[in-house]
Amino acid sequence: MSDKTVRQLAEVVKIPLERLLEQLKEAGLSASSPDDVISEDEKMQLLGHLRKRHGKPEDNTAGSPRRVTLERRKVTEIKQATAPGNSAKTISVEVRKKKTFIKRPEHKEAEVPKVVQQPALIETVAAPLLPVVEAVLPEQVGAAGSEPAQEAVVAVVETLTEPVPEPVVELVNEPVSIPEVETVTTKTAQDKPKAKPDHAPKAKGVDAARPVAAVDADLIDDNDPEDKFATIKIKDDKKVKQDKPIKAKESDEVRKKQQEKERRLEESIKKNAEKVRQQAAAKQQELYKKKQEEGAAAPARTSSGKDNKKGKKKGKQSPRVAMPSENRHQFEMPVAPIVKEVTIPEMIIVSDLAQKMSVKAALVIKHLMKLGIMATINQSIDQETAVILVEDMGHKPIMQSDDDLEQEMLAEVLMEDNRVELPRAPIVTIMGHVDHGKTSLLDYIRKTRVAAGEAGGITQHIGAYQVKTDHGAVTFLDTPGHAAFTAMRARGADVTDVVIVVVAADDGVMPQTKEAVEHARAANVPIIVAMNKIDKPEANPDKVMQELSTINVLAEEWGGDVQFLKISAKTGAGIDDLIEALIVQTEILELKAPVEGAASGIVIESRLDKGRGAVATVLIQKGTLENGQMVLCGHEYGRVRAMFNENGKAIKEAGPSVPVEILGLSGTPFAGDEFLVVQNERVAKDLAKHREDRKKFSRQAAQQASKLDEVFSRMTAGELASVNLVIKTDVQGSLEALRGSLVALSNDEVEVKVIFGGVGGINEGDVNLALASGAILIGFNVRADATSRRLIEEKGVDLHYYSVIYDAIDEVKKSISGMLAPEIREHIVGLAEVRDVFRSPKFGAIAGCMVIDGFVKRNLPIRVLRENVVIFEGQLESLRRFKDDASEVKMGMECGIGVKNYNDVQAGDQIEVFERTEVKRVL
Ligand SMILES: Nc1nc2c(ncn2[C@@H]2O[C@H](COP(=O)(O)OP(=O)(O)OP(=O)(O)O)[C@@H](O)[C@H]2O)c(=O)[nH]1
Repeated sequence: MSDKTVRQLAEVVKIPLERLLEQLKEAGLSASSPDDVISEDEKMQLLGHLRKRHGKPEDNTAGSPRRVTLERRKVTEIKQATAPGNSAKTISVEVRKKKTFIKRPEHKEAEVPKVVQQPALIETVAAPLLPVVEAVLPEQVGAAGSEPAQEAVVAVVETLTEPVPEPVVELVNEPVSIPEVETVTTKTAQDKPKAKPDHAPKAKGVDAARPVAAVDADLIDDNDPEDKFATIKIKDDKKVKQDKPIKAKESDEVRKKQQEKERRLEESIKKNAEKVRQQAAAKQQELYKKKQEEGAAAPARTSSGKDNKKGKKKGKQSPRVAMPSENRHQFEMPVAPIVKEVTIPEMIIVSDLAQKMSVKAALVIKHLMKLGIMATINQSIDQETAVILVEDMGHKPIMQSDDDLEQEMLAEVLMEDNRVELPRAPIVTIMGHVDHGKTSLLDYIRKTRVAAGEAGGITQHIGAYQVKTDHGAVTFLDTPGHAAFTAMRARGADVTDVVIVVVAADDGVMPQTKEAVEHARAANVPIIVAMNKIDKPEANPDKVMQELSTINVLAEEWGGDVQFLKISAKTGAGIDDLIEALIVQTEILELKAPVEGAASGIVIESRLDKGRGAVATVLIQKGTLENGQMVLCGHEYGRVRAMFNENGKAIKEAGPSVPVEILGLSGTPFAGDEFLVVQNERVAKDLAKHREDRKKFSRQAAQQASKLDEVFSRMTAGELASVNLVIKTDVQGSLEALRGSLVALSNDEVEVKVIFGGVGGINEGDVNLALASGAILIGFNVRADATSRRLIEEKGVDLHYYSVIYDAIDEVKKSISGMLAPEIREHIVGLAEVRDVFRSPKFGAIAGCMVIDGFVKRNLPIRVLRENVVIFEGQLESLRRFKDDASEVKMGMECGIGVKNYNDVQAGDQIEVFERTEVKRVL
């Protein structure tokens, strides 16, 4: 190799001239300018220095033999059909081969003098090492002294080769020359042309111009760190086959031996596979025999599913056991109809129903037509129809209510609730007549308790707030009036623990005061009466107590169980006592809730905020809600993006009885909707959709639910035992009259209940109450206001207006009469005497009769009497006059009677024909 200048060398090794100069300087060489010539000795010195710097001995001429290990793993699959009807078995056969080639140093290549080889390596293969290593790992190389460079290189190579899935063939190369050369060659496969021909054998096992990703370098010899660079795994056995040059280097003898070994191995694989196959076939045969023996008593089934009537013919046929050896999957036609259990939700689409029964939709449509229902494939049918249809088609229907379905879905996200319960704050609603001071009371409490505690907070009306007292916290629902209360109840959300009924002491009990009491009672919630405006001189608390006693709200001091407190929302007098009374009431109620675990509760209100999207105020009832959790609110869901308390302060978590405003829902849920934290987003999504769909159906159903004319059908379905009424009248007198007359219509079977009776127009509260209790609204000389009219229309509440009391009574009476189970009366229409009995193989027993009374009608029920004792009740199968079918045979005529499902008719028996009629009952 000729000497080169520094510049030339820098070009060859492809590193910046400055860097090479620096390295030369570090190596203590004299060359300091680009044009200085570097001798071979100097190059060696530089290499020695670099090796030293990378933590390797300068001399690396170990003459260890070169070892090439080929490992091959072959996985083959044998498909084996098992007994008829069973699915095929797959047997995996894995064969592992390992070959090691040892290349002794006596080979020419190994004998190449070190002195000659090394400079060549610097120029050809080692050269690319430097820029690559230094470029890829500047820090490691930069801090050369501290970190062993080879580790870094291994790291690089490992990173580069990560995508390789699984080692198939491993080639271990321990070259005589500098090991890292080969590692680098692996990385810089593109540089291959630069490799000198005399290094080709070494390089081939390694670079073979294959993409870096297909090569995996790994440490295999833990004892020698240098080998980290020399260890390369090659992933593709095919490619290894191409790498024949390596083998070409092997002695012919070794190669032959290897080939022989390979051949033997291949043979043994084949043999093994064959053996496994034979074993499987034998096992299968055995199984089949066993089955045949078992089924010997029962009629054997043929492949066509028919009974083995053609047994003789079959005798000639080869046994079926021969078939499985062909690895064919057998299809067996069912010999009996398959009865499926078909779950039917409240509404089901025709195509879904067909799918559940594994039949074509056209068949379902056909059956529906037979039932007189014209439906399309995408049309949904109700549960009742579906049940009839499923039975008709020979399957077993299982009715599933939407609640069941929802519970099933919820079960996935809900766990058994056996959490420890701790006392919680009571939830209070304030109700009362207009202008009696509800808002003033709420505001006063809020101002004095909340604002004082949270100085600087911006008070927000989020629908509820919590106040701290010396005896614990109290949560107030900040939606005064019974409208919100009943709206929530209408959704089945009884959140309130205590109701404060505000009565202005200067005004006394007013219609809405009574309403408030009725609502609280309907919800079974304890009442505390706050006699407000006590600061006014005309205040008369005694009058309030007295008036309330008339509607059964008795003060404790009067022997009742209701706490009465005198307060002034203006001056604040008595408000502390009121809160204390609340605490006392709470203690009686022993309110508890689990604090730990997933939160659940009720939506108080929701709105769509321009900037923040859907905002919902939820009241936590159980557990603790945390930011970032996935929640399901009615038919909406989402991850809680942020939470705020009533002061607009962002909070991270909220426990039981705490109202909190949450952001992040997909839409605005309804007040009264239940909310819960779900871990599973998919279930949340599915449930939200299911509820949305259900809402559509229930809207239609609700329109039916409380209709006066629906009452009867609901009664017969066993759903109803009472008729609930909400009555509003123009004057108190007519209210009492109506209430009295309507309640008096109750009887043993039906109870008429007046849920609420009041004076004045029908308002939203009345509609909500009617909705919540499934009541019928009656307006006597009063009308519904605009808001309630909208609600009535939307919810389909049954509203009736009357102006004559008797009309109202009559209509309710009629409806209740309809609810009374009709009376069934029987009437004997004819009697025939059996004179003789003929038996025919086609028709069974035919009784030759003489009609001795009335007439015999073909489709009427009959009884067979023997000596005036009923021995059979059923229907006629046939009625004939001579040879013709007859629909009716009159007295004095002879006829032939066939009794359905009864063949034991004897001469002398009588056949009684009767008729059943339903007689409506009236009150
Ligand atoms: N003197 C006196 N006036 C009061 C008191 N409480 C409320 N008021 C006054 O009564 C009026 C009605 O009070 P609100 O708090 O608006 O009554 P409300 O029951 O919320 O009325 P609606 O919201 O219309 O149902 C207001 O003018 C209050 O200032 C009180 O304790 N003393």
